Amino acid sequence: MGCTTITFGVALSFNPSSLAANKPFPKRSNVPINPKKKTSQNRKLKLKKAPALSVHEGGEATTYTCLPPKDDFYLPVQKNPIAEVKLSESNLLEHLKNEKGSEERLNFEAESEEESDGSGSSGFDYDRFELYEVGSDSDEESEDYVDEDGAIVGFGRGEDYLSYENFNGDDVFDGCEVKEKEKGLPAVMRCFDRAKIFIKAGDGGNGVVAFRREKFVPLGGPSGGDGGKGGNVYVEVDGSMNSLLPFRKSVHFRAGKGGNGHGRNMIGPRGEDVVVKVPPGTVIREAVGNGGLQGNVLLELLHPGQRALLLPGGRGGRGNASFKTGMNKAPKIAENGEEGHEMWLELELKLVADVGIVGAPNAGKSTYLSVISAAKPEIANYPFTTLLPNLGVVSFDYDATMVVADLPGLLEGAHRGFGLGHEFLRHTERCSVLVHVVDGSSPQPEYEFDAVRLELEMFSPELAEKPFLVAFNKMDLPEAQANWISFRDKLLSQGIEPFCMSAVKREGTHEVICAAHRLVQEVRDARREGASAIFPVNLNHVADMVQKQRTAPINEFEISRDRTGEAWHVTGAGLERFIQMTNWRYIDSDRRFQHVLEACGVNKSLIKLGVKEGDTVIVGDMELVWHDAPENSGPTSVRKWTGDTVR
Ligand SMILES: Nc1nc2c(ncn2[C@@H]2O[C@H](COP(=O)(O)OP(=O)(O)OP(=O)(O)O)[C@@H](O)[C@H]2O)c(=O)[nH]1
Ligand SMILES: [Mg+2]
Repeated sequence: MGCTTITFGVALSFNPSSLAANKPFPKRSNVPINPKKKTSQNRKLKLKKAPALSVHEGGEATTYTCLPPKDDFYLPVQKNPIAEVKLSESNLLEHLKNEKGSEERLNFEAESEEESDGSGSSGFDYDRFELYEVGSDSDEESEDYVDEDGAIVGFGRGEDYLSYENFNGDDVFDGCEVKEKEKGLPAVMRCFDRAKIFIKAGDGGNGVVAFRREKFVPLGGPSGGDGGKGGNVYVEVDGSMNSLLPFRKSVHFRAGKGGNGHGRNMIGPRGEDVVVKVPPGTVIREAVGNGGLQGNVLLELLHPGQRALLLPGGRGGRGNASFKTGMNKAPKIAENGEEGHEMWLELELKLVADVGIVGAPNAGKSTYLSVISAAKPEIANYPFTTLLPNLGVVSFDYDATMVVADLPGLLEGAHRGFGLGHEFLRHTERCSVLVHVVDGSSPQPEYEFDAVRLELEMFSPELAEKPFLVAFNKMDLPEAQANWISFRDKLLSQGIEPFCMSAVKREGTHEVICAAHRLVQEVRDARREGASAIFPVNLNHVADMVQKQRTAPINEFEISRDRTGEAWHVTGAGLERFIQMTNWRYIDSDRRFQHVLEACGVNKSLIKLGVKEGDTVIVGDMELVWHDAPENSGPTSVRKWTGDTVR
């Protein structure tokens, strides 16, 4: 096979060989960067001497999760390519030949081996990026290859057929599209900081009808006890948790049902509470379907030990002892327990760290974290070694600690989904200070720095406004030494004083972390000053809201008529709750219901609106038939429901 070009399109023109730290960095895209732009933080950072602090290297460390296996990745494929990347120009295959174990990360060298022009290594890991097919350097259209059953098994032209199976064995392709649910990150990465859970408060137990029967006590009276209260759903911050991965396996959290009441006025046992444990930094939202919309933020839990009542358990139904009155001394009526409220929640984790280390892939961010703390992140000479954030705790002299987060590398175009995109940038939102680690040995470190700054701005302007430091890394290499002067001058002209260091040799790292610590202190002091203005947050406000809904008055209802004009709908939270708690097994329940409809004005309103004999009236789950009473009023107006409750 001749040297053939297999062309993939990506969302932006991009040369993958530039990704390797030891290879030329890509020329800047046409996206304009305004290097002269100065933020207040830039000006603030006219640094500075390193503060006289000594760092205890090797404090605590948190390694968030096991990294997903490399072959857990697949290639989400996009339609309508905007631009292209030519594999034949990428030198990828040569690199693959050189790099041990690279087959795991890319499975299609078998087909493409002869297509490489063999000009060096790229260090680029394709299967971490979005690739898709376009017909680019030829007018010839690429074809899908279809097997006997009509399923698409590959694509390409003539002999350049590339099997999807080899391309990525696990993916299910629909033409050039991966199914929606398979797009994006591997499950372990998706679930690291996002989860969707279902919570349900416990139903209340049912009340019972019972009468005291004792020797020599002929009319003992009603003695049916109330049902027990349903269990509550709490959410609690567990300091030992560091990701939302446990929610991958357990999604449903249901509190226990209250026990039914017993004779002798015995109240049923309380339902068991359920506590949903979440890591510090969890944001809880109401789930709003799959439309990509985000629901209202219900809670933001930052500190270990914080506990919020989310859903209170349902009230226990009353037993007949509770219905005893002067008029009715032997009531044969008891209530059902109140149903516990249920809802779906979206959890999102934003790490709580003081310092976030950001930078291009392979810049040495993880190496730096491993030097300043006891964290043991994976370090390797290829981009995107770090796939999930790592945390390390840096200890200083006087009982001061600082949590530092090492984030996956950022690429130019991350906002368009390149690399890991902005997936993990939200974790820097809670950082007080950012440390930019720049690979000094790359040909144009200042471009690398500008590109990362731009990506931060694209993600969130507030993030770009955070105080930051710049650490020019790999100063032990001659290339970095050659680049340092021009890099420093350029940044100085922007009002930023960069630091230089060699993370591997542990030179200059101390100064950087001490400067970061000083900035963190400044931010903490500023926050403390403003703290008095912050009102304490009511963590139980969701439960309060639910409780308020439950106690809605029974006489607040609305009546509407459906399109056919035959059925009347009576809606109202109080009324619906009343119906749900009515136990229709007892004959007195019917009478009580009729009485309530009359007393709360439903009958009157229906008559006013022109209800006719035989019309259907729907109240909550009940479907009833309206019959005019002889005098056209009174509790017997609605006197029959058709069959059982309609659910
Ligand atoms: N010579 C030299 N090499 C370094 C230095 N710091 C890091 N490296 C090397 O650079 C490579 C990448 O280091 P990492 O710490 O994994 O880089 P990273 O920024 O975390 O990379 P990603 O996680 O892929 O974004 C490794 O081979 C390191 O040994 C340094 O100061 N000098
Ligand atoms: Mg890393």
